[in-house]
Amino acid sequence: MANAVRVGVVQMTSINDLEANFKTCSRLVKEATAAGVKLLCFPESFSFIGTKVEDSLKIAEPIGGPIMQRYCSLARESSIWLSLGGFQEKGPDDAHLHNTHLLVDDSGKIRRTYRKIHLFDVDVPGNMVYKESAYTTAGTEIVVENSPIGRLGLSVCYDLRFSELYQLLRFDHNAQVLLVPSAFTKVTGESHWEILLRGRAIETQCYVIAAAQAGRHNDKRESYGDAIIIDPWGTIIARLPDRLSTGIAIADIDLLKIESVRTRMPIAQQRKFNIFWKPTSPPSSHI
Ligand SMILES: O=C(O)CNC(=O)[C@H](CS)NC(=O)CCC(=O)C(=O)O
Repeated sequence: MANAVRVGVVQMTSINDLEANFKTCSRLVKEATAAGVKLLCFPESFSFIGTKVEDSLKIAEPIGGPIMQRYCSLARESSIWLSLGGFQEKGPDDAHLHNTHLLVDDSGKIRRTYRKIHLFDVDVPGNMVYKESAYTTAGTEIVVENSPIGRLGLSVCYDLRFSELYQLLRFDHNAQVLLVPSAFTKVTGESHWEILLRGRAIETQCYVIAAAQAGRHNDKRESYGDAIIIDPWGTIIARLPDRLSTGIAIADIDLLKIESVRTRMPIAQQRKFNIFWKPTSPPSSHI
């Protein structure tokens, strides 16, 4: 495929040890570059998953701090683009961080940062009550960036459930590849993960790259590991062999395939925004 660019998606089990997680990430970057990968996508909380909220607040740092500098060096040394989803960025005060997705280019430069817009305040059936907003300040901006892999649309984890974000990424901002780094819970992931991701790919006619945390991080927390790459037709083109292993899955992004799907089924031109609500002016909310 002349127009294809190779990408990789990571599945890993981050813990409350910055050094150990960095070692895992470095190993996976080496594996990816050896396979010719140009962009490697890491999951939410790749660098750290604490056992309690205070741990995450403690290690949070401004963009460009020492933790991120190491990841930028890794990108530069290996000449690879990195999608670093769900980084603990220091927030507006000591009690809050931003859950930030950084895009680092192959010279180690931070190209863009996206702060998670939708926070996970959910009572997960049979599991636990999450209240991400208690320690996280939500972002408000939609972020896209051009890259050798195409025009990338950034998001994080729980954002996946809010299709209007992806509608805007595709139809207002011309995204071609959607990045969804995640740490889905085991319970919600088993029921919803694959179908949500394939839905987003099909309705936006974009590639979707969804990195995942997997398995047990500590005695309270377990993630649904299914790192996956989906093409603009909704076909799964790469995934890890099982729900627990650490590793990468690889696929080729072919921008011509996007064009072909979009030309044959021209939903961008067939939308009836004059009849339905425009995503930029939402309907009044209902419970
Ligand atoms: O707090 C951290 O360490 C990092 N953040 C997360 O893991 C976040 C908030 S707790 N998790 C999700 O968004 C899961 C979404 C999900 O599972 C679903 O939509 O079903």
